Amino acid sequence: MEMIANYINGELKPPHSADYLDDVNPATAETFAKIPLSDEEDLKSAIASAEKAFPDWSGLSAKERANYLMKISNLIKDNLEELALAESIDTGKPIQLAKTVDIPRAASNMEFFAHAITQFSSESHAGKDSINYTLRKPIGVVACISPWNLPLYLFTWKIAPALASGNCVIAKPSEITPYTAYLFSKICIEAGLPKGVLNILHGTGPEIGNAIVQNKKVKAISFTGGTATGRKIAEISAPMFRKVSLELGGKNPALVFADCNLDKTVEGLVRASFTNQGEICLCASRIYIEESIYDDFKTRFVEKVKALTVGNPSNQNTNMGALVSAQHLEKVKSYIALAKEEGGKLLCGEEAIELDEHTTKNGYFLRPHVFENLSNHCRTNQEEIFGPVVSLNIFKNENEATSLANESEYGLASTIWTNNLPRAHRIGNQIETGIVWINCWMNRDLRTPFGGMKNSGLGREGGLEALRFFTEPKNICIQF
Ligand SMILES: NC(=O)c1ccc[n+]([C@@H]2O[C@H](COP(=O)([O-])OP(=O)(O)OC[C@H]3O[C@@H](n4cnc5c(N)ncnc54)[C@H](O)[C@@H]3O)[C@@H](O)[C@H]2O)c1
Ligand SMILES: O=C/C=C/C=C(\O)C(=O)O
Repeated sequence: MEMIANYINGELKPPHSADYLDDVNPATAETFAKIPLSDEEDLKSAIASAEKAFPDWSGLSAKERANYLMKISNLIKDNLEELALAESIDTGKPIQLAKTVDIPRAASNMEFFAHAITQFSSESHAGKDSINYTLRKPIGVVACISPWNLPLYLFTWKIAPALASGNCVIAKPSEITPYTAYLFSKICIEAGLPKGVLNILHGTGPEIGNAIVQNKKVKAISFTGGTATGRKIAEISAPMFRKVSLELGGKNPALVFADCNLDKTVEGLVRASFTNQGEICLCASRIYIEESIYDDFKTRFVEKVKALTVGNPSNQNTNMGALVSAQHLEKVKSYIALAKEEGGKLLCGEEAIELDEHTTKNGYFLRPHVFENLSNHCRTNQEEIFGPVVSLNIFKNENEATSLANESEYGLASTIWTNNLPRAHRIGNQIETGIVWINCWMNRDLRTPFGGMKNSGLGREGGLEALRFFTEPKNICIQF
């Protein structure tokens, strides 16, 4: 059995506690690796090594740091097959998805910020008797904490800008899916990343995650995960006046107008609802459809959803694999029961799942569920489920559609499906989400600001926003 190791001061190390947690394959419910349960002692070593590495790392030129990131990016590409297989085994996601989305995006994250840092500039302000210019200095030791749904994708999305801008990093992947972060630490060693620049600590949120957040030597935290965890991190960080970037949950509305291209919309929304088993913070979960096309949309949507293949993640044709854990499966199932109690009518979801010799009946599989007839205020339509469950809802006109979409404590992403361009712009302007996709979903340009409003988070990642987050501006004024 593979024993995952921490990555501290450039070396792979067992945890100080010598305790481990099981790493489980969701398609079989079998343990395939052991996860270190790190503690304060591991954190102390990691912080000491990061502090020691900081003067040299921040003293390199942007180009020199970029070269390391490029080496890492290339090694991710060279190891695509191994990384994709590991990601699929750890998360239950289809291997095809890991091969075409997760791992290529991890390589792109490293490459993007390698380029971005060489193009990063700061402002100058010329006045009548003076000129001001702004320096952007790295902050020091910073932390990156990421979730289980897109493990290497979201881990590198934070680490890349933090390192590119000259910080040294303590990174913690999710204890539910730590394996590709472990492979990533081996890649960093192979790339010759100077020791201490990046330290990866494995373990649970309440233990090592909380220890990282409590530590005053950690000067900034970039976090992606649940809203409740984000709130805790904000509460602990506020008295320290520490910078935090929080990418949290979503309950993302999709607005379907009668003037949309129905074929493309149905196809797009099946993808938006059920990619990665619906375990993406950006997945559509509340679909609002204009009354006149409701029946037509429903028939076509349900037909396509029923045709999705659920099962063995290593089969090339699988559309949906297993949910990430037994606990998460139970949570999603409890929402399905709740939807029924709240008056929801189930349109599909209870068909049999065909398993083969690579999966077992113990695997955490669930077919995609589609409900209708739920009120906008019920818990099913308000709380984040983070699984393969969507609701179909009716609206009568544009104003009602926007109001229904905005009646939510979340504000991450929305999609609008229409061929009426002025309407698309109008709603895009009014809808309360940080990201609006029109006639598409998850079309990502890494230069754009990425993040949510309301309880979906604080701050933005992506492009220059991430480089600004990981640097401290200092203004220098010179009088003529
Ligand atoms: N907005 C986004 O970009 C985005 C992206 C992916 C996932 N998410 C959200 O993440 C959630 C699912 O992920 P999850 O269940 O892994 O979330 P989570 O909040 O339980 O865990 C996220 C990370 O935080 C750590 N953690 C947990 N408790 C902690 C604590 N007290 N102190 C410090 N660290 C702690 C975990 O170990 C993990 O590494 C969903 O709500 C989803 O919407 C948001
Ligand atoms: O589950 C959350 C997905 C987050 C996606 C990104 O952060 C991204 O595409 O940059």
